[in-house]
Amino acid sequence: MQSVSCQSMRAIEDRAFAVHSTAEALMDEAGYKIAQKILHYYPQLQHATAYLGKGHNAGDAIVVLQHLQQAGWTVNLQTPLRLNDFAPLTQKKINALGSEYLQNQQPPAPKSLLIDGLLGIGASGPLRDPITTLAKSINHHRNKLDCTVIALDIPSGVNGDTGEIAKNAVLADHTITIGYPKIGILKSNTVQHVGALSLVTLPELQPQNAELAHHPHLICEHTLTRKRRDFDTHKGQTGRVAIWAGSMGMLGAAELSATAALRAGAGLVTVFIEPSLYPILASMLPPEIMLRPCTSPLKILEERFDAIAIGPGIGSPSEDISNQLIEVVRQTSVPTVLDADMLNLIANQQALPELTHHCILTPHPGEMRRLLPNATRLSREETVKQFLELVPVTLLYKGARTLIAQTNSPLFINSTGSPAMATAGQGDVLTGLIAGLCAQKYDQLEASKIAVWLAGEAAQIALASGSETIETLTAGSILQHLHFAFSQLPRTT
Ligand SMILES: NC(=O)C1=CN([C@@H]2O[C@H](COP(=O)(O)OP(=O)(O)OC[C@H]3O[C@@H](n4cnc5c(N)ncnc54)[C@H](OP(=O)(O)O)[C@@H]3O)[C@@H](O)[C@H]2O)[C@@H](O)CC1
Ligand SMILES: Nc1ncnc2c1ncn2[C@@H]1O[C@H](COP(=O)(O)OP(=O)(O)O)[C@@H](O)[C@H]1O
Repeated sequence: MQSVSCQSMRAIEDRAFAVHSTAEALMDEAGYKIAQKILHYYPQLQHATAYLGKGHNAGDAIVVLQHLQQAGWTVNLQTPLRLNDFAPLTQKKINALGSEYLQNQQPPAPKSLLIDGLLGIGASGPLRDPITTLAKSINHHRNKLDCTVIALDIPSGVNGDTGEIAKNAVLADHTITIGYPKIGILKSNTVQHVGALSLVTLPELQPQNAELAHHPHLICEHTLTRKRRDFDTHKGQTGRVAIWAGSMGMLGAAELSATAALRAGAGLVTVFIEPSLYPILASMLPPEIMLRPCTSPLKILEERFDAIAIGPGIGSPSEDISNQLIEVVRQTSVPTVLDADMLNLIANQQALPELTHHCILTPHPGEMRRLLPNATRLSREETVKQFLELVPVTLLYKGARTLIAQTNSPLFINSTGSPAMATAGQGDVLTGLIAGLCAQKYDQLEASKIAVWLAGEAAQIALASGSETIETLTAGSILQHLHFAFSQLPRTT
């Protein structure tokens, strides 16, 4: 979904008011949809405290509380403002909830949900009291009481246009933005304050092209679709994936990437492995995956594959194998995901300029520095731009907010994920997912967007369901929760 400036958001909102909508109708719709997101991601929290500023951002927070209350949660307010201090519509919403909540404010409960309803797109300048005190209180309770913070629209203190961060800005675990993502909260410097990102769409809000031009896009469930399968589909049509992965001590990477390709829906997945490692890997792999003992990566070129993945856990191959791997990339024209040590190999052999459109590169920042030493001096967004000026590939620049682009495409920024994913093997899973989707004829950009969104959503769902915590989540748990993530995506009509 394309991002907009706060000024454009206002213009879009004003046009909706001029035609058919009211601020109250939009607030009611936004509040309902935000509550559904909270119930989806944080069903176990059961207690919510909304921190209120004077504007409509606070009105949204009250509507959210009403829905959470209806779902059986206990709700609570924190604000020094009196009823008359609030915008008229926000007063109306407070009255609907019950103005006694203003008089009877309780400290938040441990491990509960804190809702930042302090400032939205009406914010200007550095934080002023009473907002500063309330923002400090949110951050304090997040730390001391292990609370989860949800920011509505924009974390208070983050500039919605520039991403500039004011002193005492709210540190949100998750920001639920309304209508369209605001440019400022997609900037990479804001990730610590924004956390995971969700969008609630309001169909009444219709931007004009000029309001959307040249801004990054948020990758979210509203813009992704998965393919419908004909009833008589057979496995030859759902795609064949070849994987060159794993080495002594790192065979798990082969297992994870191959399983991910299979679980992404690929019909046939074949792992090519050096013969000495065959017996060990054979005992690890799920039975559905084919394993081919093989001394030469060039063998991959002798069969028909719809997608290739090279790199997870390959370590430092011999010079001969390295040369052959580069040769496979040169000679094939099917989508080819290059990850991990394959990226280091490309950097060492200075093979980057030879890569073309069929290549999908998935560096994390360490790998990016080896490919593009200049990256250390650039922002993440500038790094992607400069990289794609050098090579016409599909690039996924991994991180807490993964960036995806091709030459001349907009910049796509992923919305899902969790710090729980800062653990080994997540990249291997991502590589397999991309290859599995490419094999099913998703185009490379689309496959990359879906894969990165699915992995992050699966992590969030694993945490929401209580079956994992930040500490226990593994790359394997992503695969176990993948079906929940897939089911969020609509099918193409
Ligand atoms: N767009 C949409 O379609 C929809 C929008 N909706 C929602 O409305 C929100 C926008 O609401 P809004 O216009 O009332 O502004 P909002 O940010 O709540 O408050 C601004 C007030 O705060 C104050 N203030 C400003 N800066 C400050 C600072 N640094 N430090 C301290 N105080 C500061 C300033 O008052 P002042 O102090 O100047 O008197 C100002 O009047 C939007 O983000 C979304 O949540 C949804 O309901 C439905 C659809
Ligand atoms: N804090 C985070 N928030 C969201 N996603 C994350 C976070 N940390 C890591 N990830 C995701 O996890 C994956 C890690 O990949 P990588 O570093 O290659 O792992 P590995 O090499 O161990 O397989 C990437 O897709 C990255 O975007």
